[in-house]
Amino acid sequence: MTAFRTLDQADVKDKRVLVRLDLNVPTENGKVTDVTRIERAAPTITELADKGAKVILLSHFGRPKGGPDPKYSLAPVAQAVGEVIGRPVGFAADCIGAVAEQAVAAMKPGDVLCLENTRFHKEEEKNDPAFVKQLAQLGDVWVNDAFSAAHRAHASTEGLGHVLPAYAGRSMQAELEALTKALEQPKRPVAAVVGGAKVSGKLDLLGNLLDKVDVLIIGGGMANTFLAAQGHPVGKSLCEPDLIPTANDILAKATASGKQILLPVDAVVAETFAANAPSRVAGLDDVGPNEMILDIGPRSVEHVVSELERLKTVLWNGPFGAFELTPFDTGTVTVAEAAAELTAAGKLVTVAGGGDTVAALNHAGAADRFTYISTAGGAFLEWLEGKALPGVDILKTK
Ligand SMILES: Nc1ncnc2c1ncn2[C@@H]1O[C@H](COP(=O)(O)OP(=O)(O)OP(=O)(O)O)[C@@H](O)[C@H]1O
Ligand SMILES: O=C(O)[C@H](O)COP(=O)(O)O
Repeated sequence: MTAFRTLDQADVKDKRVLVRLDLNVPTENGKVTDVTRIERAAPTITELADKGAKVILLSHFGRPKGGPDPKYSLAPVAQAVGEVIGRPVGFAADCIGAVAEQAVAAMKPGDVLCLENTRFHKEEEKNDPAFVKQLAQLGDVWVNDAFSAAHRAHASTEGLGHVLPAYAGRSMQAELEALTKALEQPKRPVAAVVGGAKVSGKLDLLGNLLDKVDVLIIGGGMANTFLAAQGHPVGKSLCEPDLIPTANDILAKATASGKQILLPVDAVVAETFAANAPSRVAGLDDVGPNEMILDIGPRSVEHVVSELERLKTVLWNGPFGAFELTPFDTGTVTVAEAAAELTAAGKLVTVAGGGDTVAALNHAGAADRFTYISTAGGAFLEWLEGKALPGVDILKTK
């Protein structure tokens, strides 16, 4: 494996250390509902603070449209970071400019400060050199501890590595080591389970993923575009009609290469996206124009569970349904429990990743029995696909 500069090589005492975390955590009504990503980041924060660094946290949160939006403020997340690490965490209402500069200038060694959402500036996602320079002015050293955002070549995930001494944080290091170990020579048959809601970002990588696995199990919002491609009505379900040709290509590739794609055979549908909304089990040709598919149905759950019994390795990103809303968590919870039991019995290797996927597996009480839980969703899938991750590549020793 290529070597990375880690915190072991970093001289951080009395230095201003810009630490890129992935604080893109699940929230509900402004409260953090799953702290896994924060817990994984905690060792890096405390190690740096204990070594006398001024620890300046950078992260994106959600997908604001390139300008400030209170809905996507990191302020409540910064508070949750403080609770997890058991130390005060300051907050600055911007990640560049006078507000950030003054907050950083007031720091003492060992202090921790969180800057506002980097995506409140459209230049972040463009990796704009002038914006990189403005961020870089705030620090002497850059630590990237956001493996789950390493598939983005953004200013704070990649650009800073060109202008400041760059190091992998402890979580980045642990993710790379654990994923390499778990998946170097996976036991076959191997399946990728892909669900969730980020259809446009993930559907087009399923073609490459198919080369690496024996079976592709598709659920969640992701499945709806495939169902639409097969001519099934999907009503008001989350679906990307523009990606129907891509879905058809992936289905054709599977047939041509003898790979199996497992799609839902029934669905749980409702007219409103709300907990306890009146719902029913529907056949695939029986989804009404005002209905949404919010979970896989009981026959689909049975299919997936019996498939698990035949498999040796499962790589999972994306829940099977809108698991935050009872009872649309049933598919995810049932499959997660079956996967966890098989793992505990030594029959299956289970590696799962993703902000909401981890929250769903915690909700199911299954995460502890999985072989490895990554914080990364999209980055995990791209890593599995064999793609270079810009936020990782920038850390490699040349
Ligand atoms: N059928 C569905 N309709 C609408 N939303 C769905 C459906 N199935 C799953 N979801 C939603 O998908 C979301 C999770 O998808 P997402 O792709 O963001 O996964 P993730 O694990 O967070 O990965 P990443 O870390 O890449 O974001 C959940 O909030 C869940 O409610
Ligand atoms: O949750 C994730 O997968 C990361 O935080 C990346 O978020 P993004 O897909 O909005 O870039």
